[in-house]
Amino acid sequence: MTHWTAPASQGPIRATVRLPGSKSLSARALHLAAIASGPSRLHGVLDSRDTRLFAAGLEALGAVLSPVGRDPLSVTPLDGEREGSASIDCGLAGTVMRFLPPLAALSAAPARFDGDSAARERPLAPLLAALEDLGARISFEGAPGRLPFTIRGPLRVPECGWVEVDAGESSQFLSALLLTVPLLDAPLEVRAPGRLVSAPHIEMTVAALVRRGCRIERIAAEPHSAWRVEPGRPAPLDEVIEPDLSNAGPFLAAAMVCGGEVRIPDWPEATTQAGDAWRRILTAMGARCEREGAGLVLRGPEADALTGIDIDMSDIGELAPSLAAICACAKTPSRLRGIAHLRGHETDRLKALASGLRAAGARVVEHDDGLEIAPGPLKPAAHRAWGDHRMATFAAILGLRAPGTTLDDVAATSKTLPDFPELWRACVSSGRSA
Ligand SMILES: O=C(O)C1=C[C@@H](OP(=O)(O)O)[C@@H](O)[C@H](O)C1
Ligand SMILES: C=C(OP(=O)(O)O)C(=O)O
Repeated sequence: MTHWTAPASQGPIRATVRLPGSKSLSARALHLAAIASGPSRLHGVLDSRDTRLFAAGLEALGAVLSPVGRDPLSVTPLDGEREGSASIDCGLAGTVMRFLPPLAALSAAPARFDGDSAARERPLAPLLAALEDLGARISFEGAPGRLPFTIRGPLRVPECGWVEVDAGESSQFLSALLLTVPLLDAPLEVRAPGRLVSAPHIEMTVAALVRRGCRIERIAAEPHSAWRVEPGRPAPLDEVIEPDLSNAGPFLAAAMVCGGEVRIPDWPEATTQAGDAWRRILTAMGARCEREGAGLVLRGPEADALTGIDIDMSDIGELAPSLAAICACAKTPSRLRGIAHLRGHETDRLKALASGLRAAGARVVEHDDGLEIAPGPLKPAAHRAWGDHRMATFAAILGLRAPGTTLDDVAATSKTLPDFPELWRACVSSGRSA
């Protein structure tokens, strides 16, 4: 635990923040390189706890990778039948605990998955049930459908030619299947009945497969979504990973609540990242967002011109903690909807956000699937990160406007942004030198 006092605003922000690679794009690039038909070189892979655990998991399953942090990172794919048991530490990473079990189950050799104690609370059952339908055998050490468990394959396409997964709690269940089933020896239809969440992340998965020559086609839309996947290894690809636009959130938030402007270099012109939605959301709340060269510049609203928002976030749930902190600083109330699935994130984020916002002076109604936030005069509070990177950055944003705000564990940001404390201090102190 690294106790931290959040730096308070020094005046309008004038910062350029160069962000490391996207967690979600890094995981997909590593995964697909590890099952490709030849070696790949990846540029700009995020170096953080989640991606290190992801890479270590791939190595446990037989791929050979240069250390995360080396640029470019080379990946020699796994080859042939894995022998001997594997042990995979998921930490608190949804990508590791969801994307790697299907890959492990390609082999008859056992693979044991475990993670942080909070990871044992995160939902997995619908994915594991789908893997059992594809022939996996899974033994649970504790509660069924949770970590820790041991999985054995091999997976095979059932006679019916389809498998169903309920992805209403997490898009990662669906992405996990789509990322591995091209390695099965027959076409498979992957069905996901019902409401989907985090649609951009599903599009990101499909786009990553298509870029590597995989044949995948969406054959039905919500509420009976289905994809047909043809067998075939992905082609190797040398790829440059885009900056993490979700992690741009706290820095853009700094200009929203303190005024001034923040520049993010290399903001992609077209992307499947959920974080691209910041431009639309923050413009609706009073900012001006413009492209400038290859980057994005956000000019925060004038004092008193930051308005609240009523928004369905089912597609972009990972932006909710930063947005909730901005809403607490707005002039008018906000409503965040469609995010019941945040209760299965690193912590129950709706509960954690409601309590953090109340401690900071807002009035909050916690609904099953969202939050109503009525801003009040902000006050300093002792916030908890709950091991959650986005709860840590939520506290940092509130601290800008409430001097004396503390956080029990700023090191939680190492999940996706280990340099957060330094980047944040530089961003905030740009106000003083402006
Ligand atoms: O596939 C991915 O890389 C992710 C999918 C989303 O998960 P959920 O659909 O569980 O929200 C997102 O929130 C998470 O941060 C990353
Ligand atoms: C939900 C998140 O992460 P994970 O990949 O662990 O699900 C997140 O980063 O907001």
